[in-house]
Amino acid sequence: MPMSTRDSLPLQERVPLNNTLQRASDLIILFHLISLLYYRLISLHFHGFVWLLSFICESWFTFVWILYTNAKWNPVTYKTYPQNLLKRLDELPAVDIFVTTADPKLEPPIITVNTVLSLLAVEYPVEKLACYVSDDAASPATFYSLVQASKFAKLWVPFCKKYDVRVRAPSVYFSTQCSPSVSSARALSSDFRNDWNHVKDEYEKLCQRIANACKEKHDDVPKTDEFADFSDVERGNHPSIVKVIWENNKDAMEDGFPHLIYVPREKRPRHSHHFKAGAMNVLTRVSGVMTNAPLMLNVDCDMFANNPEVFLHGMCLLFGFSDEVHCGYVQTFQQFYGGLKDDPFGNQLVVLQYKIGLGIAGLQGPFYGGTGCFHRRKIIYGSPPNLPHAHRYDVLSYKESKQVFGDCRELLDSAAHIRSANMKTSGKLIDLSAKIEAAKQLASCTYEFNTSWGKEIGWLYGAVVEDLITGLKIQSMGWESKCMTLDPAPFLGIAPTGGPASLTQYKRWATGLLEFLLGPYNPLLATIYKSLRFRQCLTYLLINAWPLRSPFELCYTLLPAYCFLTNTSFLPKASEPAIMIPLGLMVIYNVATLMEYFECGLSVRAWWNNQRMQRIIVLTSWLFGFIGGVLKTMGLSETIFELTRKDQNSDIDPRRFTFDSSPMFVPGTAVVMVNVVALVVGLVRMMVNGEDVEEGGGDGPGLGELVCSLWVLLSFWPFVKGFFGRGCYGIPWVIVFKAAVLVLLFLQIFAKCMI
Ligand SMILES: O=c1ccn([C@@H]2O[C@H](COP(=O)(O)OP(=O)(O)O[C@H]3O[C@H](CO)[C@@H](O)[C@H](O)[C@H]3O)[C@@H](O)[C@H]2O)c(=O)[nH]1
Ligand SMILES: [Mn+2]
Repeated sequence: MPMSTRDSLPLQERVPLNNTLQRASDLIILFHLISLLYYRLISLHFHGFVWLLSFICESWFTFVWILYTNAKWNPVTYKTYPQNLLKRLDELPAVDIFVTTADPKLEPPIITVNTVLSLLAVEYPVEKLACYVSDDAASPATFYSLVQASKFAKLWVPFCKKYDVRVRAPSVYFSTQCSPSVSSARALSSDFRNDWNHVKDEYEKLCQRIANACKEKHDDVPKTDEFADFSDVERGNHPSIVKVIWENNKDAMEDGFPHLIYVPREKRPRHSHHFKAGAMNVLTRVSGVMTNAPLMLNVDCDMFANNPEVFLHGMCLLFGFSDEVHCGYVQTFQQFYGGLKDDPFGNQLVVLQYKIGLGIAGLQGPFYGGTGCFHRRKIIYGSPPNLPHAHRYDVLSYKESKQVFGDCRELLDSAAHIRSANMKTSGKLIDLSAKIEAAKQLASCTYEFNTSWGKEIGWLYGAVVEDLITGLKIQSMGWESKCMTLDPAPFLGIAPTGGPASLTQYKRWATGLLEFLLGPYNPLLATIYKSLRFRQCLTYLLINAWPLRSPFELCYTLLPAYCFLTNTSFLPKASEPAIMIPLGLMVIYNVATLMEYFECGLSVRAWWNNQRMQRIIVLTSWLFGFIGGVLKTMGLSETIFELTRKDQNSDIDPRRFTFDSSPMFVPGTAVVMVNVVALVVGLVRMMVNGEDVEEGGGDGPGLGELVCSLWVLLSFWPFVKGFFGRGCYGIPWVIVFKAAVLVLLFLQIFAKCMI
């Protein structure tokens, strides 16, 4: 890329973050963990099985802590200087934008429409952008909404650019911006006021039309030609449809905005469609024959562009380094719009991304997170960086490349162009409509047969975390990646609320992570046989370890209760000096994590919510993800991609934890019941024997066990409340029943030792 060499103005600057305190506290915690293990080892023969069990669990926690410490050790951020890029606007490469949506019920079209509008209005030469929307539901309502949105874009895009609107998703803009007649200096201009009112009116009409279309049933699709393609669409069984909703031709350039293309791929009941990864591969191919931009940006349907300069910042990172190997892709954090205060469901990931995300950014670079990421098309086509031992796809013969990319002449030509490392798209005006037939063929479900799509090239299949394995594959080739953090945030999405939706999302991730670990994309193998760096490998293992944590944590959560039931202990007595180890660990760990929340400007409440949700998630989502992943690996079940709900049911208080009859809630319910029973047994024993808790009859439970048991109950407080809640706020009786059976079983097994 000539940009970085011709002009010496820097595009980016690396800023290492000072984290001496963080390192110190991480090491102190590690020291305590190791002391605890040592203490267990030397006193193992005085105690029995319980200590061995504790030792095993604590060894796992220590291992995970080492992985965390590694990940947090070298945090960096990058400053970007888009103003230095503006002088070279004509040299900027083209970018194809991909938006995926899959279900008009769970992902209401108005959300997708806002995302698309925000992207059409970004600050970037319009003739260099094209926006492709994949619709896995092939929903006429979504199509209709996009057509209407493209009409509205003719007003919206010029409006944003004329008045330098900062948030270009209209729903957010109009809901946060007061009417100009009462605020802002610009309000003085009557032009602005008139335009504002007009655009707002039109936006409201657009919302109304979309809301009406979503209410109608499938067979009420307008009978115009535009919708003829939808006449024989059955959910999950239909041919591919490719529609150019808006073609940006040069004449209309003044008020122009990027091409908009709608792509529901072919679906047949008996063909595996590989969920989002499959959709991304179709978009890659379809855009390959239509606009073939050397760069691609992909976002989920709810992730609107919140910073109009986001593309320019992205380019600064992609082209700001001496060698492109340093920036294979640019990933942004997943940040959320209108997130609930204090993160009651522990899914806003603020501290996780700030601490772990920036830490990983200081190693080989951030994981690919599935949304808000700029990719180089040639890497998606399998090109390695210019490293000596790399396998080269750009020297493939025609026959070979047909085996890799499939049998479509247009695609092969376009891929050859990309792999020749050419950043320039041919200046010719493209006639998109002429490519529709080829595009439909590329979106058919048989196209990938006997090709390398999903295996060697494109988004990879085989785990419901297609993003992570695709990123791992890229980094295994030796590419680095860069993390883009901006203020205001580059993209904002919707975090799920309520118990079931939040836990389902974590369950899918956990299943995917286990499939990932046990599948061919194991990070250890990638380090041994490929170019994934060792410390980067440890960071992948860190998240791979999420689902594996659940059996250990389940066991550890039951230990205090077990001790009360069987009159034993798993911690040193309060009178022994060794109590300082677990006590110190607990205090320092909690203070240190609390400090991390303060550092990110969050409250004590947010900290506690995340602590408690972590405990809940491990014993619900991760446990089921773990089981699902194991079954899938043994070939006993198929995993599916359960979509995250993006609209909110307005009848429900979004802050309160809700339940449904999913078996995921059983273990949490059982844990609460066991702990309550255990505490009662402990209390009764104390009263009968007239003992002090501490003396507890020799080896009996003491203060440590009591604190742990109460801590578990506090962590599972939403479940405790769920016993008394009504409707969706209460635990359904089937769940209580199943949990009770488990508790009885647990008691039965240990009944012998109880008295
Ligand atoms: O068959 C499918 C399933 C999903 N999607 C799209 O995939 C995106 C992500 O789905 P969502 O339900 O929002 O999942 P999240 O848990 O929020 O997604 C995170 O985790 C996923 C991997 O589990 C990544 O793919 C996502 O990019 C990342 O945001 C959405 O745009 C969907 O429309 C499809 O296009 N086809
Ligand atoms: Mn999402």
